[in-house]
Amino acid sequence: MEMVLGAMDTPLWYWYLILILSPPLVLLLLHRKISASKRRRLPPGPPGWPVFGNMFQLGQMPHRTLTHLRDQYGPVVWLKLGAINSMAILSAKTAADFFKNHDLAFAERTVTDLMRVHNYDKSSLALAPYGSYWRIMRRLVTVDMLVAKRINETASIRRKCVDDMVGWIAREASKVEAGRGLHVARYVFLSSFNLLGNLMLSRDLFDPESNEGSEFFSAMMGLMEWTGHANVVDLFPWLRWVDPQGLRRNMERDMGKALEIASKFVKERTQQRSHHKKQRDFLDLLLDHQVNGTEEPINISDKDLNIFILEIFLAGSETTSSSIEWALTELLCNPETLTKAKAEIREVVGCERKVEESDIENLPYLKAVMKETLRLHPPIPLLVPRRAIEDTKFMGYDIPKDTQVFVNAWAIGRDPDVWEEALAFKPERFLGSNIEYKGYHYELIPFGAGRRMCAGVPLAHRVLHLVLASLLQGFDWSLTEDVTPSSMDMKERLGITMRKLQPLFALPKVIM
Ligand code: HEM
Repeated sequence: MEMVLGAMDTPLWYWYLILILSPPLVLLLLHRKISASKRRRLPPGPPGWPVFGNMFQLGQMPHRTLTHLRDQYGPVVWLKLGAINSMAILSAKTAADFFKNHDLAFAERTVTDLMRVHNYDKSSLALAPYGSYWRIMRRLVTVDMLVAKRINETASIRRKCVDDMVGWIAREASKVEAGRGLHVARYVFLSSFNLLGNLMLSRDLFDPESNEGSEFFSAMMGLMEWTGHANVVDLFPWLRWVDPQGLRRNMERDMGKALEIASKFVKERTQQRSHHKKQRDFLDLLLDHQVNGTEEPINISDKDLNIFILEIFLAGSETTSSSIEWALTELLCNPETLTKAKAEIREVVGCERKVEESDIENLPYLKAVMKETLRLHPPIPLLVPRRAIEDTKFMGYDIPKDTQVFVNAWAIGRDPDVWEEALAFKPERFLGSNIEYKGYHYELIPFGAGRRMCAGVPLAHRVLHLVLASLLQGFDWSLTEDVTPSSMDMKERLGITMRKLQPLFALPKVIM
């Protein structure tokens, strides 16, 4: 209202002056912007379309497309995705420079539209700006929840969940037909889901032998489904209100449901805390921090707590099951490696007892199999995109603030400059080598590196090895009649993780 009155008071000559001056002013500003961007030295990259930039060139498998671009443009490639400046890092050498020398400058995340639903991004650890909230939440995970002593205390929980999985598979084994096989990843996923449910909330959240899927499980499956879709709104934010793919609507519904259930779990716990006699779980640690965490000026709200619960499921369940699916696929396609891995378990552990987490360090071949799997099939091939906090000089290029960065762990794992026979599955390459996936060896970064590296590595490390070793110790696996190692379809499908496009169906024969 005030604006309208103000406009009526303004003399007419003023508006003439604005009308005459504005086109040259706009041109001048445009010219300055163009010459500034000309002065800026950007990395090379494929030419793009007006408005759309390179978005149509990336295709369904952006990690593969970007790897091909390396041949033409080198290891750092510049792209425009709609309005978003983007940079891709495609070799181990450039990744080393990025993480060693520029980690802080790129320590923020890009937040996608779906991650803003129910203000998820405001409470998320994985998307938090690099600041005190992130520091506190990260410390809670890496120190309070996953420090070696704490992890050791929860070994029995993982044991139980893996035993459950082996039991489910054993019961199915006799029923599985030679032509169909068993959908391995489904069982691993359910067991990982329950494992996280037990570590966090001391409860199983799914029973695969009951037809009633839990509501929480279904809502979380929805969340994972929608997050895995490429969303056109991220490239053209003005389409947000149209929501052309309906993703936001679906996400609102499923995330709303999951948050509602998570908040019920939390409420139940706060009411029964004095009677809660079991081992203290992640939720107890968070609630303790809510009351006692005074060292920095940040409190964890109930909403933060609920979102934290969702985030741990999102981060830890599909990543684990797709890694195991790829590992078993590679072993079945390379039978000599399967024989070696089984022989090692038989020698070190024997048949009288079950393989334990404490055996992992004595199973070098099994560890090599897991590294080789994660080298060729990193579950999050482009990591979680970083974002430049400020204008930054990187490898002689001028990278503008807010540029999003894809570090292509998939391309790096296949970088022919660092890996001999890069495309072959050869666990032996890791025997006698000191290469680990802990963020110091930039040629193997399935968990990322630097400040924003995966916070769950110590847990993932144990779970991956325990699950794979238990599957190998408990069963003789073979391919279904219609598949041979050479005909196995190794194509990928990119969703929230990079899964096998055709799920692995294999035949288990119980051995103990
Ligand atoms: C095979 C299993 C897993 C893989 C391959 C994996 C991979 C990753 C990757 C690539 C990132 C981004 C790293 C970066 O930006 O440099 C990440 C971040 C993260 N992961 Fe994992 N992850 C796994 C399991 C887990 C588990 C079990 C948990 C939780 C207990 C977890 C919690 C997180 C969190 C909280 C972040 C965000 C860290 C931050 O932004 O500071 N992850 N993960």
